[in-house]
Amino acid sequence: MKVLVINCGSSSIKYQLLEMDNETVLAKGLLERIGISGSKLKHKKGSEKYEISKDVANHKEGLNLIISTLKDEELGVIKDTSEISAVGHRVVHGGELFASSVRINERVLKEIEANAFLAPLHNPPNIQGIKATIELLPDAAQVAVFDTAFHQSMDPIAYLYAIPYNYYEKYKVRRYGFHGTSHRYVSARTAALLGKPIEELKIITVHVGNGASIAAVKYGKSVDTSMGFTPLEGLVMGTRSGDIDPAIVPFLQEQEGLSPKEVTEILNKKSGMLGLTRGQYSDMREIEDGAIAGDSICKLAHDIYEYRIAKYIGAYVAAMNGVDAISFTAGVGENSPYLRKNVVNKYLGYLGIELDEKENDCKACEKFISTPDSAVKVLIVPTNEELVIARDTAEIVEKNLNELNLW
Ligand SMILES: Nc1ncnc2c1ncn2[C@@H]1O[C@H](COP(=O)(O)OP(=O)(O)O)[C@@H](O)[C@H]1O
Ligand SMILES: CC(=O)OP(=O)(O)O
Ligand SMILES: [Mg+2]
Repeated sequence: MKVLVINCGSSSIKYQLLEMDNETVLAKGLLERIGISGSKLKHKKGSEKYEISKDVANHKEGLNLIISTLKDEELGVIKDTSEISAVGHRVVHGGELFASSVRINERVLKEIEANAFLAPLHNPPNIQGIKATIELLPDAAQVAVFDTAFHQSMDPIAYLYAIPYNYYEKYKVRRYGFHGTSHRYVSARTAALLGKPIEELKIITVHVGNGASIAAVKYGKSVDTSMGFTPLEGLVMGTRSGDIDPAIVPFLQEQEGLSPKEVTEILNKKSGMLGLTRGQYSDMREIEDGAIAGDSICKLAHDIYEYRIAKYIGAYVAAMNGVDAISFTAGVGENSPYLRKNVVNKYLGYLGIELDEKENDCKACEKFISTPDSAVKVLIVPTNEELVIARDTAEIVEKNLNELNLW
């Protein structure tokens, strides 16, 4: 069975076409810088790599380009779209309704749309992706795999906010957490690399990409995570503020005459690294280059980014009463030796962690970067949300499960 996986991130679409009979990737790629000038499609067919530079304004245009590339005589791997049996979509916000993956029908799509206001950067591109795919591949089964699902195991001590309880009852205002598919995969790989059952391990997974979150995974279950009611809470991100004093919101509304929607937009799209660099950069590569070259604005922004990660690691060591391993993943976590080195060497010595700088000098490798003597193991584990999505999708199609079996 061939499964196409679509992962519409806030600024990118990752895709993979997999043959699930042997879990091989037939083709995969990454369309980057959507809505920013200089969009580029990096497409891989087997070991052959291609690059297509073409400005892509939105996710729907991007998907069109990806599907035509998959069918292309030279770059493609299928003759006809009918070869694709199912499409697995990454969907960011599933609320409390979706604790596992589901087959998409009109009702499911409506529920996902109803959650869109909770994840304004994510559910809208996810929905665009689903709708465009249904149009382009009308005969394929469509499955949604939610970022929130893995974190449904959290206890109320981690997911309730200390605000009047009736807001939880009335509106389901609580911590949901995101990047769950990634935290689930990375924690499982970490246990496999340690050669121990996940049920015996305390693992902190540091997913730092354009969006960023940390999870405390105790004995295989997410017990806490830094993103909250929406993907805005927690770490400093590319354009998102992460944690701030909630009193700043009404203060800015009053001082600047802004509406709630405008403040939300500022916190989601104009803050984070972009805000700290005075609107110059949200891409970590540019900030890192600046910091290394001695640009004081980039250096301070990077220092703040590292510091917030370190504070959360400390919090989750406390939450789990210990930690066995810390794994870095996603765009920045996998590719930036500089980030990993600064977080570990500046802040984590007290845990008895020793970084092996030679091992750390590596991009997109799956490996240990702590020394053999390090009391807590530190790893790079490239995430594979696509494989998890493809497995869930194939399982739902093979077992002919529909949404009613699952929620
Ligand atoms: N070599 C690198 N060094 C530092 N950061 C990198 C590197 N390669 C990619 N990144 C960063 O990774 C981020 C994108 O991560 P990714 O996980 O793909 O994001 P998302 O899924 O949220 O769109 C960008 O900020 C980019 O700058
Ligand atoms: C939930 C989230 O932040 O996703 P992304 O990393 O794709 O922005
Ligand atoms: Mg991502």
